Amino acid sequence: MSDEDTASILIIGGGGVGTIVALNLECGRRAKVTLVLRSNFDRVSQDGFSIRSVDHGNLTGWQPHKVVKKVPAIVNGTSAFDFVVCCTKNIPDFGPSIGDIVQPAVTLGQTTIVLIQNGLNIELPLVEQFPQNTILSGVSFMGSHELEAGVIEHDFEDKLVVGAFQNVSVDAELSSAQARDFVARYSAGGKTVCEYAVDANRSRWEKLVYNATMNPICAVLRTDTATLRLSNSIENLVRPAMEEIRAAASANGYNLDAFIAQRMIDMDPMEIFFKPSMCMDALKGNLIEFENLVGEPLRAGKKHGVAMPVLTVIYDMCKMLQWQLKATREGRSQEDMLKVYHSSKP
Ligand SMILES: NC(=O)C1=CN([C@@H]2O[C@H](COP(=O)(O)OP(=O)(O)OC[C@H]3O[C@@H](n4cnc5c(N)ncnc54)[C@H](OP(=O)(O)O)[C@@H]3O)[C@@H](O)[C@H]2O)C=CC1
Ligand SMILES: CC(C)(CO)C(=O)C(=O)O
Repeated sequence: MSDEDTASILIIGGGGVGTIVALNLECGRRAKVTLVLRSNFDRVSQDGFSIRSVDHGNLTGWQPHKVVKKVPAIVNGTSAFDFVVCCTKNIPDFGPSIGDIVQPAVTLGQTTIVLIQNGLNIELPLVEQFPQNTILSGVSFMGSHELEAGVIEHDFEDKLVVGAFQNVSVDAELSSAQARDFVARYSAGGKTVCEYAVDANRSRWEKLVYNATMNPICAVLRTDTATLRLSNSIENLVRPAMEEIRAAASANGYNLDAFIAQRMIDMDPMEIFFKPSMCMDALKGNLIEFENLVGEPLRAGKKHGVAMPVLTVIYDMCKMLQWQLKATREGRSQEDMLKVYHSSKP
């Protein structure tokens, strides 16, 4: 643990987002960051990160306070960290769960867990596993990708919205104070915008207008948001899907303004032919976060009787894409797949 002014922070996942989160926290000098790396550990521990950042400039050989290969376990019942921040992709249809990833470093009832990840309902499994810990939501609006191991391209300015998720056994005032404390530490460097939100889920629903539509459509087509606009695919596909998310948000108590779809359509400068993170995953052969970005808002809307025909099709296309990505990763042949298919039939 740390003195009051410098928190000890563990960040799990040093890809596009985790690396910039680490850099930003360290540059404010109110956090000492330990970063857990996986595939890029060897490269980064030897040469550091190469970063081109719209907020922080060009850096070579950059490392946080410490990089480690696995999540450090608690010693004598106490975590060495005030905050454990998870910046991995969140893929509940493929293990391990986020709860199991963070668990070794979490002291029950003490460590604050921060989820800087896209999607809806991502806190629910953690609330069940850690009913006495504060769990914070971080909705990030940065655009940042790892081009190759240790090479980060950060091209949209970092903006982070932080709020406390509801956790039945945690005092709401305490968790909101912890959210504000994280905001202060994240803002300390003065290079980014970090805001506190009273309701953690409002910003999640707002962001889903983009993430539930642009992300999967670009991933399925392996294309960018400028191409969707240039090919006139907005009116019949993107906008109706965005309006379905707006209707689902409203049915769940979040009224989003009437212009939000247009703002999200116009958000990416055309010139950069921007590929959302889910598209980057499909291109890299990584699994996609479709359950939290598409499945959860779809189920939340349908539960309230909202008609969501476009999102239903997008969801099914994602399911097929995920199946293909899994089959390729596992090296399954067409023959093997047919065998499994026939053997599973009654
Ligand atoms: N990229 C963006 O611009 C934005 C992304 N987001 C959200 O932020 C989250 C992170 O996305 P992003 O940074 O793009 O993802 P990346 O795929 O770039 O990075 C994720 C990192 O987590 C690592 N990782 C995964 N599992 C573990 C584990 N068990 N232990 C240690 N490391 C692990 C991965 O390692 P490995 O390489 O070995 O797989 C990878 O380095 C997602 O929820 C995304 O939707 C939100 C806003 C913008
Ligand atoms: C909207 C965007 C591009 C970043 O803010 C994103 O969330 C993503 O690529 O998944």
